[in-house]
Amino acid sequence: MTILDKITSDKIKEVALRKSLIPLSQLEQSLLFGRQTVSLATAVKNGSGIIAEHKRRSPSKSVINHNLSVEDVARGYEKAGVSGMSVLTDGKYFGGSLDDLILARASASFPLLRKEFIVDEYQIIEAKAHGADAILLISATLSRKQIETFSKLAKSLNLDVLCESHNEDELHKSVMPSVDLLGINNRNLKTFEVSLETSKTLIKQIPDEFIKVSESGISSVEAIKELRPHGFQGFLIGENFMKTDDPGKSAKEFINELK
Ligand SMILES: O=C(O)c1ccccc1NCC(=O)[C@H](O)[C@H](O)COP(=O)(O)O
Repeated sequence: MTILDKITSDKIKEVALRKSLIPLSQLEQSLLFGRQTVSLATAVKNGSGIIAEHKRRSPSKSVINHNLSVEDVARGYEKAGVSGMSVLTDGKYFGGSLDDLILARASASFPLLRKEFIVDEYQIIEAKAHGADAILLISATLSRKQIETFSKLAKSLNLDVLCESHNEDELHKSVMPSVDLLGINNRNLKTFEVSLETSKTLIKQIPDEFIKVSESGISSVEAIKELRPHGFQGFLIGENFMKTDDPGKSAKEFINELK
């Protein structure tokens, strides 16, 4: 069993428990559920393109940074001029929570991506009810039918959809009109190996109409300068900012160097 299989099977059990504790009707009555969302796709297209992540730890890195307040990180990222923030909400493997999403929402008005292992429509309603503007779908763990159902539900709630792939089969499964941004994950989620070559190779298969995002293992401005000519407009960056004492300041310096 790969780590991704393990995360997915744990997530299915976790979501069943959450569903039994908080009914959908309660989520749909939350104040944030009625909030007008802002488009991550538009922000990426028109801005710096950087989607900066809040990430305390991960299966490939047991400790990144546990000493920061998510509110400070959100405020810092917004001030730095990033196009949006990715908030990891998985607890068991990443040390995140839905509270992080609410706190980020309360601290900033830029687009927020709920970074989660989505296995059920319930999590999309949760995303909206906790202040997200966009959701992530991981093609490796979903069928084409699930990607279609989940992305159509998200669009009906005015949430943008970023669907990520790591190989050709996953990418072909993700190409559909209800997806806004297509992400190429440079990290193999089975082996944790990282290579920007994955982005450069797979982008050739992405139709023009999609916003293209390169994800993971981006640790320098040079990497962005290398990826942009291939057609990437979005860059999802976690550890490179989060490993510092002040992720907002690091993001600001990074964006200034890009100009
Ligand atoms: O980061 C991991 O180790 C990981 C392991 C298993 C599933 C997902 C994982 N990461 C999620 C992500 O997509 C990254 O956090 C994101 O792309 C940022 O990556 P990085 O800039 O390398 O922190």
